[in-house]
Order: sequence, then C-alpha cells, then structure tokens
Amino acid sequence: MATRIDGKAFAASLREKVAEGVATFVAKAGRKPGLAVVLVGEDPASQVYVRNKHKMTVAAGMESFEHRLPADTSQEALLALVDQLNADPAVDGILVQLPLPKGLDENAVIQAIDPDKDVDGFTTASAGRLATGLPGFVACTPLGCLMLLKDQLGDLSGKNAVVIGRSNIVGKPMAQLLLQESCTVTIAHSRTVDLPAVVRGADIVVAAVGRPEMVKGDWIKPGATVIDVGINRVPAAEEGKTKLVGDVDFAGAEATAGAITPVPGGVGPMTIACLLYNTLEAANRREGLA
Ligand SMILES: Nc1nc(=O)c2c([nH]1)NC[C@@H]1CN(c3ccc(C(=O)N[C@@H](CCC(=O)O)C(=O)O)cc3)C=[N+]21
Repeated sequence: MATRIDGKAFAASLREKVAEGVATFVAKAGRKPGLAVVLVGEDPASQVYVRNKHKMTVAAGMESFEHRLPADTSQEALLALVDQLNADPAVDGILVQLPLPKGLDENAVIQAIDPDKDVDGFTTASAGRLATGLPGFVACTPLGCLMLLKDQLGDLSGKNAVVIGRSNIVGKPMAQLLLQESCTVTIAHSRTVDLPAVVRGADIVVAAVGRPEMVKGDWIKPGATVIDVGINRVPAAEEGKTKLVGDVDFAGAEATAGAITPVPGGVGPMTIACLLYNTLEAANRREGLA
C-alpha cells in the first residue's frame, strides 16, 4: 500500500517558512512583500482561488493587492493595469488569474508582465530562464510537485520520470525541472503510442492531462512515486452532487505505488504555497537581499 503524500500539510509548513522569511524581509527592507492578483470576470472557480490566495497572502504577512475587473474589460485597460503594476514599487509579484474571458488576448497580457515580477512563471522569459538554467521564476504547480518529490525521494538523479501532458504551465516546466535533477525524462501526451507501457517504465509519474482517472492502477510500476496534478470535478455517487478526482485512478494506483498524492489535498495546496514562496523570492531579489 502506497504512502499518501500529504500536500496539504507540506504546503502549510512551507507557508510557515515563507512567513518567517517575510518577517526577516520586513526587518531588513522596512516594507512588506506585495502580491498583486488580477481577476477579470466572474468565473466562480477563479473567485474561490483568488479568495484563498488573498487569505494566505495576508496570513503570510504580505501585502495583497486585489484588482477585480468586469468581464467586458478591454485589452488596452488590462494592459494598462499590468504596466501600472510593473511600475509600482510596492508590488513584487503579479498574477493574472487564468482563464481570461473570451475576447482578451491571454498571451499578450501574460507577456506584458515584468519577468522579475512573474511569480506565476508564465512569461516566455521565465520559461527560457528555466530551460537554460538561469535564475527566474518556476511555475508554481510544477515547483510544488518537485518539492514533494524531493521530500519523498531525496536525490532524483538517474530516475526514469514520465510526465503525462505537455502544457506550457505544467508538463513542459515539470519536464525541465526533472531534467535539471538529472532524471531521464519522457514527456507523454495524447499521441503517445502505448502509454501504459511507457508509464510502466517510470519510477516517477507526473499526471497532468486533465482527464479524470485516466491513469490506471495496473500501469504503475511497483514502488513508483505518483504525482497527480489533475483536479477534475465529476458527478458523485449521490444524485446531484459532485466530487474532485485526479488524473490517476487513486484506488487502483494506491495498491501498487510506493507513494502517491491524493486529490484533493495533494498538489493543489502546494500551488498557492509556491506562489507565496516565489513572491518572497521576488521581493528579496528586488531589494538585493536574495
Ligand atoms: N494565473 C494563474 N495562476 C494559477 O496558479 C492558476 C490560475 N491562473 N488559474 C486557475 C488555476 C488553478 N489553481 C489552483 C490552485 C489551488 C488549488 C487547490 O488548492 N486545490 C485544492 C482543492 C480546492 C477545491 O476543493 O476546489 C486541492 O487540490 O486540495 C487548485 C487549483 C491555480 N491556478
């Protein structure tokens, strides 16, 4: 039976460490680190995440600047806000909540963020820095996955890692991080031939495809470490109710894996904790304290 990796507890202890780092920063810089979050429109899931981010930012001792804009906000107005935040000395980190409402050019807005304030790690500058090993910001979800993996396994070098999914915000940066840790990395995706066989060779599986319970228990190599990035809302057994499941068939994989993250309570909480971690890092760098 696999060890359950408690991402919720790990995230709570990371947020405590960040809070200590914030106190040190305040003593030296005479101000709080600041995180600006921009939410456009009324997407209910986004509102929940933004509220949680705000609460945890404040709890870590940071300044939280929330900018809520109507769904019909123009591209120009949004870009003007990003410019204003780029120029604001009290703002160390900028996060524009995705997805943006239809009609807005997501890529143009993300690329407008100053890479030194890109605590989401979504700009091409951040992606390029990661790929070439330069200091920058790593996207929060893959960074959180890496922290959990290192905590579980220690040295990752020489391990066979299979990342399922090739998105710019999870799959690709995850593969870069694992490569940096000297794993042998395979990126699998919808066109991969015989995915079960590919996954069976993996010491580390990171599932980030957004398909509920797609990765089956009998694909998992005995003792492998399984990181489930998926957060899929599906109908529950009880009529009219829903529940969250990952991209991995948890019950099946738990029997074979060495360790596995649950959903919820695995990778999700790490994402916000890493956002705070990156924001403190941004503040320290901007003040020459890093
Ligand atoms: N610019 C931008 N950056 C993001 O990082 C970003 C974004 N846009 N848009 C939306 C996604 C989603 N996301 C999550 C964060 C925390 C949980 C989380 O804490 N999940 C809990 C469960 C929450 C629940 O019950 O719904 C868990 O897995 O245990 C999930 C998802 C950040 N995102």
